[in-house]
Amino acid sequence: MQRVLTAVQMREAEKAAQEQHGMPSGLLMENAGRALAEAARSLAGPGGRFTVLCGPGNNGGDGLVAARFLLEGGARVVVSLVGDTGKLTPEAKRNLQALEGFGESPRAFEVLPEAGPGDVVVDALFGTGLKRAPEGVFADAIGTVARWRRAGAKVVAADVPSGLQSDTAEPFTPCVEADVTVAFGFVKPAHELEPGASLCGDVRRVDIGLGGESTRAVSGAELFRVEEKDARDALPKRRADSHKGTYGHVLVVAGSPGKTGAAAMVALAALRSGAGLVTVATRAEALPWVMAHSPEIMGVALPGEGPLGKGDLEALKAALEGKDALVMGPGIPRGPETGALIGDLLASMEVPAVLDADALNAVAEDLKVLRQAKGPVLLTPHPGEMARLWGRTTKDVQAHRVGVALNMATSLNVTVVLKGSRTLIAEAGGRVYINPTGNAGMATGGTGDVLSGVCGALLAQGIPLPRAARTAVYAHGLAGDLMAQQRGLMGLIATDLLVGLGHVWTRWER
Ligand SMILES: NC(=O)C1=CN([C@@H]2O[C@H](COP(=O)(O)OP(=O)(O)OC[C@H]3O[C@@H](n4cnc5c(N)ncnc54)[C@H](O)[C@@H]3O)[C@@H](O)[C@H]2O)[C@H](O)CC1
Ligand SMILES: [K+]
Repeated sequence: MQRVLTAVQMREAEKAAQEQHGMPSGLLMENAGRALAEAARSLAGPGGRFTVLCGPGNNGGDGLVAARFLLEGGARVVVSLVGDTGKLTPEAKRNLQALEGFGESPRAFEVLPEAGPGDVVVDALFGTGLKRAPEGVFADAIGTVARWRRAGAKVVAADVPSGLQSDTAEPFTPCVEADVTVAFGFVKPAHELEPGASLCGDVRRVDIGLGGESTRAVSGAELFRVEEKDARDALPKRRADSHKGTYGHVLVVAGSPGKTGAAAMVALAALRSGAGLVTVATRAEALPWVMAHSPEIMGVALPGEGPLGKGDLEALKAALEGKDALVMGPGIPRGPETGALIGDLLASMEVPAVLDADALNAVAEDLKVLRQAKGPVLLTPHPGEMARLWGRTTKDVQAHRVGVALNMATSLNVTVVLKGSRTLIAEAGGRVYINPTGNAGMATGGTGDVLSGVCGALLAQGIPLPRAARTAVYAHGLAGDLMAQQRGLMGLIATDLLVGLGHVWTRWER
């Protein structure tokens, strides 16, 4: 599992590497600079010139080391120290002297030659130590980097594009936009969360000697990136002597007149994700429309009519008999009692429950009902639904995605999937996973219904909740990525994901 570290955690890891493993501090910078030089070299055209812009801290030091390696390799290199060179850190100062030993003295930023096609600009102004918006000569330098990039030069960022806040993935203005970002030791939130991730370009994580050992020393929230191998390895092997009962029975409580498609998409996604059996429970008038979508879908009519309320509890408990997972919410007829009904239902069941869409809006009125749950609970809000659960605006949610998801998960002892670009999976135990798959083509009605069906199917097959959520989110996004190649971002629709999921499972079953 790929860890994602904050700036403080990076410094703790660096300290641990030096104190516990005798890693000389200069060696970390040496390794970082060498990797930076290699990345820069990979982007240069024949005879291209390297312009290395160094800031006053260790990020600048990385740049000075990279410049030396590039010079050693016979490249044309110009270096500029931007800002108050008196403030150079000891490491950076040492590398400045080493560079001058190579006969290359840094030039004033203002007299640097223009960069263009075939050239490479190395952005080593700021890394994880950026504290405020770049101003003055730093802002000018960032503006010049943007101009050179528009003129055709490639930009390689050391550790983090300068101007981008490493921990929050929020850019100041101005901020470098890079073609490649070399992440030293560990990826940071800026590499994995939007809008930072898009400003980084291709993120290349490199080891610089901080080894896994030293991360034991780091404290704070545990942030990780979901890797394909981890997602895939959670899937149960299909034994020859298995039968449909082996793979669980999902109960889908979804749909209402005019929203029967939502229930069908949940059910079909569950079937397409390996569930042995799927039953949809919905009002009698909606049921035939749901079942008509596919002969594999079984149905139970919920007596009565109108919004789901306490009067539906007994029928739902009966429908839950013999089931291995519940998915509730997409398209349900919601009313004032629906939240309380969900609480009572959760209190009466042990199997895992996925709450999505209008089930989330129902419990948003009184989150305490979730505390009655006896079994594991997974919430799958999009930012708007999270805003209602949290009682703040969607903008607030998007500005604090990791914190909001983590707080909701730990305070309610549930797993939270906060959808959106780079969906987050937050666990009650304090770990947050960032999902790298998925694309803007999935911003279309029903994709959330499909995700909740995939979650329900994996849970019904006995995969423990946090892992099932990570695998479902990763597979759902990968299905979208594979299908966007055929349908286009514009043309992709939710039911395409049902086809895409087949491509994912065949890829993972190999
Ligand atoms: N931690 C590690 O394992 C390694 C880190 N390396 C590199 O070091 C940087 C972090 O270096 P640091 O000295 O902490 O800060 P920066 O170089 O990122 O920032 C420069 C310096 O500038 C000051 N500053 C911050 N904001 C502004 C601003 N807006 N205007 C002017 N000055 C500002 C502040 O004082 C900073 O200290 C990390 O990213 C890696 O690239 C090692 O080289 C490898 C191991
Ligand atoms: K940088």
